[in-house]
Amino acid sequence: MPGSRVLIGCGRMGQALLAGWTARGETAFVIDPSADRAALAALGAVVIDRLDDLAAVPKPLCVLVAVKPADAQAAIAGLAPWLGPGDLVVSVAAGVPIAALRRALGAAQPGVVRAMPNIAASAGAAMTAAVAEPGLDAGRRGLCESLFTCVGEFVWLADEPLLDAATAISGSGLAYVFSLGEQLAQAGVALGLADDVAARLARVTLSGAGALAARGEASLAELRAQVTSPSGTTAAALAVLDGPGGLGELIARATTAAARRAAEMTPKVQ
Ligand SMILES: NC(=O)C1=CN([C@@H]2O[C@H](COP(=O)(O)OP(=O)(O)OC[C@H]3O[C@@H](n4cnc5c(N)ncnc54)[C@H](OP(=O)(O)O)[C@@H]3O)[C@@H](O)[C@H]2O)C=CC1
Ligand SMILES: O=C(O)[C@@H]1CCC=N1
Repeated sequence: MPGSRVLIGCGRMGQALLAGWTARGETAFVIDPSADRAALAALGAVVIDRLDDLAAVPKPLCVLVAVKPADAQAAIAGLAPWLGPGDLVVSVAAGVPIAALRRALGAAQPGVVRAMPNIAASAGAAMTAAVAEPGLDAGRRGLCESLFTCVGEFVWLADEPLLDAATAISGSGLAYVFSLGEQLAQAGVALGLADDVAARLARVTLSGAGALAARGEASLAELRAQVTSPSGTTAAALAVLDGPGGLGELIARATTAAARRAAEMTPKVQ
Protein backbone atom coordinates (compact mmCIF):
# COMPACT_ATOMS: atom_id res chain seq x y z
CA MET A 1 0.00 0.00 0.00
CA PRO A 2 1.40 3.46 -0.79
CA GLY A 3 1.64 5.80 2.21
CA SER A 4 0.87 4.77 5.79
CA ARG A 5 -2.00 3.34 7.80
CA VAL A 6 -2.64 5.24 11.02
CA LEU A 7 -5.01 3.74 13.59
CA ILE A 8 -6.49 6.16 16.13
CA GLY A 9 -8.08 4.25 18.99
CA CYS A 10 -6.85 0.73 19.62
CA GLY A 11 -9.63 -0.71 21.75
CA ARG A 12 -11.82 -3.67 20.83
CA MET A 13 -12.55 -2.67 17.22
CA GLY A 14 -9.16 -1.09 16.52
CA GLN A 15 -7.34 -4.12 17.90
CA ALA A 16 -9.47 -6.48 15.83
CA LEU A 17 -8.58 -4.59 12.64
CA LEU A 18 -4.92 -4.33 13.60
CA ALA A 19 -4.72 -8.05 14.38
CA GLY A 20 -6.30 -8.81 11.00
CA TRP A 21 -3.92 -6.44 9.19
CA THR A 22 -0.76 -7.69 10.86
CA ALA A 23 -1.78 -11.33 10.31
CA ARG A 24 -1.75 -10.47 6.60
CA GLY A 25 1.58 -8.67 6.66
CA GLU A 26 0.21 -5.13 6.83
CA THR A 27 1.29 -2.78 9.57
CA ALA A 28 0.15 0.51 11.07
CA PHE A 29 1.10 3.47 13.18
CA VAL A 30 -1.09 3.46 16.31
CA ILE A 31 -2.26 6.43 18.38
CA ASP A 32 -3.98 5.51 21.67
CA PRO A 33 -2.85 6.76 25.07
CA SER A 34 -4.26 3.58 26.67
CA ALA A 35 -2.60 1.20 24.22
CA ASP A 36 -0.74 -1.85 25.47
CA ARG A 37 2.68 -0.98 24.04
CA ALA A 38 4.16 -4.45 24.47
CA ALA A 39 1.21 -6.12 22.75
CA LEU A 40 1.34 -3.63 19.88
CA ALA A 41 5.09 -4.02 19.48
CA ALA A 42 4.61 -7.80 19.32
CA LEU A 43 2.21 -7.21 16.40
CA GLY A 44 4.82 -5.07 14.67
CA ALA A 45 2.78 -1.89 15.08
CA VAL A 46 4.52 1.44 15.63
CA VAL A 47 3.10 3.42 18.56
CA ILE A 48 3.00 7.20 18.12
CA ASP A 49 3.13 9.07 21.43
CA ARG A 50 3.19 12.63 20.14
CA LEU A 51 1.07 13.81 17.21
CA ASP A 52 4.08 15.89 16.09
CA ASP A 53 5.73 12.59 15.17
CA LEU A 54 3.18 12.22 12.34
CA ALA A 55 5.27 14.74 10.39
CA ALA A 56 7.84 11.97 9.85
CA VAL A 57 5.31 9.30 8.78
CA PRO A 58 5.38 8.56 5.01
CA LYS A 59 2.48 10.20 3.15
CA PRO A 60 -0.28 9.93 2.09
CA LEU A 61 -1.93 9.03 5.39
CA CYS A 62 -4.85 6.64 5.58
CA VAL A 63 -6.30 7.26 9.03
CA LEU A 64 -8.71 4.74 10.57
CA VAL A 65 -10.62 6.32 13.45
CA ALA A 66 -11.79 3.70 15.98
CA VAL A 67 -12.45 5.75 19.11
CA LYS A 68 -15.82 5.83 20.90
CA PRO A 69 -18.45 7.85 19.03
CA ALA A 70 -18.36 10.62 21.64
CA ASP A 71 -14.57 10.97 21.18
CA ALA A 72 -14.50 10.87 17.37
CA GLN A 73 -14.75 14.56 16.56
CA ALA A 74 -12.13 15.56 19.16
CA ALA A 75 -9.74 12.84 17.98
CA ILE A 76 -10.08 13.94 14.36
CA ALA A 77 -9.79 17.63 15.20
CA GLY A 78 -6.51 16.91 17.00
CA LEU A 79 -5.17 15.27 13.87
CA ALA A 80 -6.32 17.90 11.38
CA PRO A 81 -3.03 19.86 11.28
CA TRP A 82 -1.27 16.80 9.83
CA LEU A 83 -3.87 16.02 7.15
CA GLY A 84 -3.93 17.27 3.58
CA PRO A 85 -5.98 16.82 0.38
CA GLY A 86 -4.22 13.58 -0.59
CA ASP A 87 -4.98 11.83 2.69
CA LEU A 88 -7.98 9.73 3.71
CA VAL A 89 -9.92 9.55 6.99
CA VAL A 90 -12.09 6.48 7.58
CA SER A 91 -14.27 6.54 10.69
CA VAL A 92 -15.91 3.43 12.12
CA ALA A 93 -17.63 5.35 14.93
CA ALA A 94 -21.28 4.30 15.11
CA GLY A 95 -23.74 7.09 14.51
CA VAL A 96 -21.18 9.82 13.70
CA PRO A 97 -22.10 11.26 10.29
CA ILE A 98 -19.70 12.37 7.57
CA ALA A 99 -20.82 15.99 8.07
CA ALA A 100 -19.70 15.84 11.72
CA LEU A 101 -16.34 14.33 10.70
CA ARG A 102 -15.89 17.00 8.02
CA ARG A 103 -16.80 19.70 10.54
CA ALA A 104 -14.16 18.39 12.98
CA LEU A 105 -11.53 18.46 10.23
CA GLY A 106 -11.98 22.21 9.74
CA ALA A 107 -9.77 23.48 6.94
CA ALA A 108 -8.05 20.13 6.42
CA GLN A 109 -9.31 18.54 3.20
CA PRO A 110 -8.63 14.79 3.29
CA GLY A 111 -11.15 12.43 1.72
CA VAL A 112 -13.69 11.08 4.24
CA VAL A 113 -15.37 7.67 4.49
CA ARG A 114 -17.70 6.34 7.16
CA ALA A 115 -17.54 2.58 7.61
CA MET A 116 -19.06 -0.09 9.82
CA PRO A 117 -16.94 -3.26 10.23
CA ASN A 118 -17.26 -5.88 12.95
CA ILE A 119 -14.76 -7.53 15.27
CA ALA A 120 -14.60 -10.70 13.20
CA ALA A 121 -11.83 -8.69 11.47
CA SER A 122 -9.37 -10.31 13.88
CA ALA A 123 -10.29 -13.70 12.36
CA GLY A 124 -10.25 -12.38 8.77
CA ALA A 125 -14.03 -12.81 8.68
CA ALA A 126 -15.40 -9.27 9.07
CA MET A 127 -18.33 -7.78 7.19
CA THR A 128 -17.84 -4.08 6.49
CA ALA A 129 -20.28 -1.64 4.91
CA ALA A 130 -19.20 1.90 4.04
CA VAL A 131 -20.31 5.18 2.53
CA ALA A 132 -17.89 7.55 0.82
CA GLU A 133 -18.19 11.29 0.74
CA PRO A 134 -19.55 12.34 -2.68
CA GLY A 135 -16.73 12.87 -5.18
CA LEU A 136 -14.15 10.70 -3.42
CA ASP A 137 -11.72 9.57 -6.13
CA ALA A 138 -11.35 5.94 -7.20
CA GLY A 139 -7.82 5.73 -5.78
CA ARG A 140 -8.90 6.50 -2.25
CA ARG A 141 -12.05 4.40 -2.56
CA GLY A 142 -9.72 1.53 -3.43
CA LEU A 143 -7.46 2.37 -0.52
CA CYS A 144 -10.43 2.26 1.84
CA GLU A 145 -11.59 -1.07 0.40
CA SER A 146 -8.11 -2.53 1.00
CA LEU A 147 -8.33 -1.72 4.73
CA PHE A 148 -11.32 -4.02 5.03
CA THR A 149 -11.06 -6.58 2.22
CA CYS A 150 -7.84 -7.88 3.81
CA VAL A 151 -9.89 -8.77 6.91
CA GLY A 152 -13.15 -9.95 5.33
CA GLU A 153 -15.89 -8.83 2.97
CA PHE A 154 -16.76 -5.26 2.01
CA VAL A 155 -19.71 -3.45 0.43
CA TRP A 156 -20.32 0.19 -0.49
CA LEU A 157 -23.74 1.56 0.48
CA ALA A 158 -25.48 4.19 -1.63
CA ASP A 159 -26.81 6.41 1.16
CA GLU A 160 -25.40 7.35 4.53
CA PRO A 161 -28.58 6.61 6.57
CA LEU A 162 -28.22 2.96 5.48
CA LEU A 163 -25.12 2.74 7.68
CA ASP A 164 -27.34 2.74 10.76
CA ALA A 165 -29.08 -0.30 9.27
CA ALA A 166 -25.72 -1.98 8.59
CA THR A 167 -24.69 -1.20 12.17
CA ALA A 168 -27.84 -2.93 13.42
CA ILE A 169 -27.33 -6.00 11.22
CA SER A 170 -23.60 -6.72 10.84
CA GLY A 171 -21.82 -4.25 13.16
CA SER A 172 -23.75 -5.44 16.21
CA GLY A 173 -24.95 -8.72 14.71
CA LEU A 174 -22.11 -10.88 15.98
CA ALA A 175 -23.32 -10.16 19.51
CA TYR A 176 -26.81 -11.45 18.70
CA VAL A 177 -25.30 -14.69 17.43
CA PHE A 178 -23.13 -15.06 20.54
CA SER A 179 -26.20 -14.35 22.66
CA LEU A 180 -28.07 -17.10 20.80
CA GLY A 181 -25.17 -19.44 21.62
CA GLU A 182 -25.33 -18.49 25.30
CA GLN A 183 -29.07 -19.18 25.32
CA LEU A 184 -28.53 -22.53 23.62
CA ALA A 185 -25.97 -23.49 26.28
CA GLN A 186 -28.32 -22.46 29.09
CA ALA A 187 -31.14 -24.44 27.49
CA GLY A 188 -28.83 -27.44 27.30
CA VAL A 189 -28.19 -27.22 31.04
CA ALA A 190 -31.94 -26.95 31.66
CA LEU A 191 -32.34 -30.17 29.64
CA GLY A 192 -29.84 -31.94 31.89
CA LEU A 193 -26.42 -31.44 30.26
CA ALA A 194 -23.39 -30.53 32.35
CA ASP A 195 -22.35 -26.84 32.07
CA ASP A 196 -19.12 -27.53 30.17
CA VAL A 197 -20.75 -30.02 27.81
CA ALA A 198 -23.66 -27.66 27.05
CA ALA A 199 -21.21 -24.77 26.43
CA ARG A 200 -19.16 -26.95 24.08
CA LEU A 201 -22.22 -28.17 22.17
CA ALA A 202 -23.42 -24.58 21.72
CA ARG A 203 -20.01 -23.14 20.71
CA VAL A 204 -19.21 -25.84 18.16
CA THR A 205 -22.74 -25.67 16.76
CA LEU A 206 -22.31 -21.91 16.25
CA SER A 207 -18.95 -22.31 14.55
CA GLY A 208 -20.31 -25.17 12.43
CA ALA A 209 -23.20 -22.99 11.27
CA GLY A 210 -20.72 -20.21 10.49
CA ALA A 211 -18.49 -22.57 8.53
CA LEU A 212 -21.41 -23.83 6.43
CA ALA A 213 -22.72 -20.30 5.85
CA ALA A 214 -19.22 -19.10 4.90
CA ARG A 215 -18.99 -21.67 2.09
CA GLY A 216 -21.71 -19.72 0.30
CA GLU A 217 -22.88 -22.87 -1.55
CA ALA A 218 -26.44 -22.70 -0.21
CA SER A 219 -28.64 -19.89 1.05
CA LEU A 220 -29.33 -19.68 4.78
CA ALA A 221 -32.88 -20.88 4.08
CA GLU A 222 -31.52 -23.91 2.19
CA LEU A 223 -29.10 -24.70 5.00
CA ARG A 224 -31.95 -24.48 7.52
CA ALA A 225 -34.04 -26.81 5.35
CA GLN A 226 -31.17 -29.34 5.20
CA VAL A 227 -31.36 -29.68 9.00
CA THR A 228 -35.15 -29.83 9.16
CA SER A 229 -36.55 -33.33 8.69
CA PRO A 230 -40.31 -33.45 8.04
CA SER A 231 -42.16 -33.75 11.37
CA GLY A 232 -38.80 -34.11 13.15
CA THR A 233 -37.16 -32.43 16.13
CA THR A 234 -35.96 -29.32 14.26
CA ALA A 235 -39.45 -28.72 12.85
CA ALA A 236 -40.83 -28.90 16.40
CA ALA A 237 -38.36 -26.25 17.57
CA LEU A 238 -38.81 -24.00 14.51
CA ALA A 239 -42.59 -24.04 15.00
CA VAL A 240 -41.91 -22.29 18.32
CA LEU A 241 -39.22 -19.93 16.95
CA ASP A 242 -41.39 -18.96 13.96
CA GLY A 243 -44.54 -18.51 16.06
CA PRO A 244 -46.08 -15.29 17.41
CA GLY A 245 -43.52 -13.22 19.34
CA GLY A 246 -40.87 -15.59 17.99
CA LEU A 247 -37.39 -15.06 16.60
CA GLY A 248 -38.44 -13.01 13.56
CA GLU A 249 -40.39 -10.55 15.66
CA LEU A 250 -37.63 -10.36 18.28
CA ILE A 251 -34.90 -9.73 15.69
CA ALA A 252 -37.00 -7.05 14.00
CA ARG A 253 -37.51 -5.29 17.35
CA ALA A 254 -33.86 -5.69 18.36
CA THR A 255 -32.43 -4.35 15.10
CA THR A 256 -34.89 -1.44 15.10
CA ALA A 257 -33.66 -0.58 18.62
CA ALA A 258 -30.02 -0.76 17.44
CA ALA A 259 -30.64 1.48 14.42
CA ARG A 260 -32.59 3.92 16.60
CA ARG A 261 -29.72 3.99 19.10
CA ALA A 262 -27.24 4.79 16.29
CA ALA A 263 -29.39 7.75 15.31
CA GLU A 264 -29.60 8.89 18.95
CA MET A 265 -25.79 8.84 19.22
CA THR A 266 -25.46 11.16 16.23
CA PRO A 267 -23.75 14.34 17.44
CA LYS A 268 -25.28 17.67 16.48
CA VAL A 269 -23.43 19.19 13.52
CA GLN A 270 -23.15 22.97 13.88
N1 LIG B 1 -16.71 -3.02 19.31
C1 LIG B 1 -17.30 -3.33 18.17
O1 LIG B 1 -17.73 -4.47 17.92
C2 LIG B 1 -17.45 -2.27 17.11
C3 LIG B 1 -17.17 -0.94 17.36
N2 LIG B 1 -17.32 0.00 16.38
C4 LIG B 1 -16.99 1.41 16.65
O2 LIG B 1 -15.61 1.45 16.92
C5 LIG B 1 -15.35 2.51 17.84
C6 LIG B 1 -14.50 1.97 18.97
O3 LIG B 1 -15.26 1.00 19.66
P1 LIG B 1 -14.54 0.01 20.66
O4 LIG B 1 -13.25 -0.43 20.06
O5 LIG B 1 -15.54 -1.00 21.03
O6 LIG B 1 -14.23 1.01 21.87
P2 LIG B 1 -13.05 0.94 22.94
O7 LIG B 1 -13.45 1.84 24.05
O8 LIG B 1 -12.71 -0.48 23.21
O9 LIG B 1 -11.78 1.58 22.17
C7 LIG B 1 -11.60 2.95 21.96
C8 LIG B 1 -10.14 3.27 22.25
O10 LIG B 1 -9.86 4.61 21.81
C9 LIG B 1 -9.08 5.24 22.83
N3 LIG B 1 -9.17 6.70 22.67
C10 LIG B 1 -10.07 7.57 23.18
N4 LIG B 1 -9.80 8.83 22.77
C11 LIG B 1 -8.73 8.75 21.95
C12 LIG B 1 -7.99 9.71 21.20
N5 LIG B 1 -8.32 11.00 21.19
N6 LIG B 1 -6.94 9.29 20.46
C13 LIG B 1 -6.60 7.98 20.44
N7 LIG B 1 -7.25 7.01 21.14
C14 LIG B 1 -8.32 7.40 21.88
C15 LIG B 1 -9.69 4.69 24.09
O11 LIG B 1 -8.89 4.94 25.21
P3 LIG B 1 -9.67 5.13 26.65
O12 LIG B 1 -10.31 3.82 26.94
O13 LIG B 1 -8.56 5.48 27.59
O14 LIG B 1 -10.66 6.24 26.43
C16 LIG B 1 -9.82 3.22 23.75
O15 LIG B 1 -8.60 2.52 23.94
C17 LIG B 1 -16.69 3.04 18.32
O16 LIG B 1 -16.91 4.29 17.74
C18 LIG B 1 -17.70 2.00 17.86
O17 LIG B 1 -18.91 2.59 17.49
C19 LIG B 1 -17.71 -0.33 15.11
C20 LIG B 1 -18.00 -1.63 14.81
C21 LIG B 1 -17.96 -2.69 15.77
O1 LIG C 1 -22.35 -1.47 20.24
C1 LIG C 1 -21.89 -0.55 19.56
O2 LIG C 1 -22.32 0.62 19.68
C2 LIG C 1 -20.79 -0.84 18.56
C3 LIG C 1 -21.20 -0.49 17.16
C4 LIG C 1 -21.42 -1.79 16.47
C5 LIG C 1 -20.92 -2.78 17.41
N1 LIG C 1 -20.53 -2.25 18.53
